[in-house]
Amino acid sequence: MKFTKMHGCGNDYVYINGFIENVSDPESLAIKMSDRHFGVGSDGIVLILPSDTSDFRMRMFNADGSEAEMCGNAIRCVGKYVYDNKMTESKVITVETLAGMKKLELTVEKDRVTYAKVDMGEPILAPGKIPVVSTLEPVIGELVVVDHQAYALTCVSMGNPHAVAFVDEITDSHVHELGPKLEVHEKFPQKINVEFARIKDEDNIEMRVWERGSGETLACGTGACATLVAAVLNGKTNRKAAVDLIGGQLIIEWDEATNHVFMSGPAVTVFEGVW
Ligand SMILES: N[C@H](CCC[C@H](N)C(=O)O)C(=O)O
Repeated sequence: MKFTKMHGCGNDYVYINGFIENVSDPESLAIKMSDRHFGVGSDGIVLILPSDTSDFRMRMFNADGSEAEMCGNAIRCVGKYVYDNKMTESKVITVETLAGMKKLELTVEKDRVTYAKVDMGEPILAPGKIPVVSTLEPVIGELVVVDHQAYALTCVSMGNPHAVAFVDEITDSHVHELGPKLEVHEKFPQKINVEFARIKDEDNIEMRVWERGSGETLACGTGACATLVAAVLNGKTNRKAAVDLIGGQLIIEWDEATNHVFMSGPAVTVFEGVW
């Protein structure tokens, strides 16, 4: 089976062209291919498929085999994959996801996509739809207790669930110790992605993430969107900000007129292989 290794800000996935390859058990395949010692090594796998409603369809599976509703870094790479492989000639495409149809604007240099702007749709703020066990709406400053200490979290869904903690300094302890405990906390019925964010100024945020189903990744597109929305809800930034991640930078804007969140960032092909 042919595959293409790609990344968005270092959030790397194995991309499989479902127009050509038939994947019968993507959950098991994701676990095997994601292993960084016995497999290809990635944060998960992404299937690119035909769609009845959009130009293409995307299914994304975390390294633990769980399927996620949406993946921001991956959808930019899907745009790059279909354009670079001449599956479309359009620089504006739509992709069907479990979080609905997303529209992409592709930036092309020397006949290759280098960058993409994605309309990520509206943030979901109702606790029952994130989901999080909370009586707040929006869920701002929800206190979640871990190891006898309470943490104030702002929870937002971009189709997939996120909990954002604002800290003065982001530490490995936050990401590697608190992150996994919050991921599976009983307040989150479908588990959760956990972002730790430091506000640099009203236009710039630093963020690290412990992802549901994959652990720490170098970047999280939906997480960057959730973090910007949380920062605006908490009065910490403007509605457009740069989010600096370990693997790179994303520009996120929560448009007031449409209530849609827009994510802009790079997409990179690393290598092609056969499994
Ligand atoms: N781990 C996430 C999916 C990947 C999201 C992230 N890699 C992104 O770029 O949005 C979840 O289970 O919801």
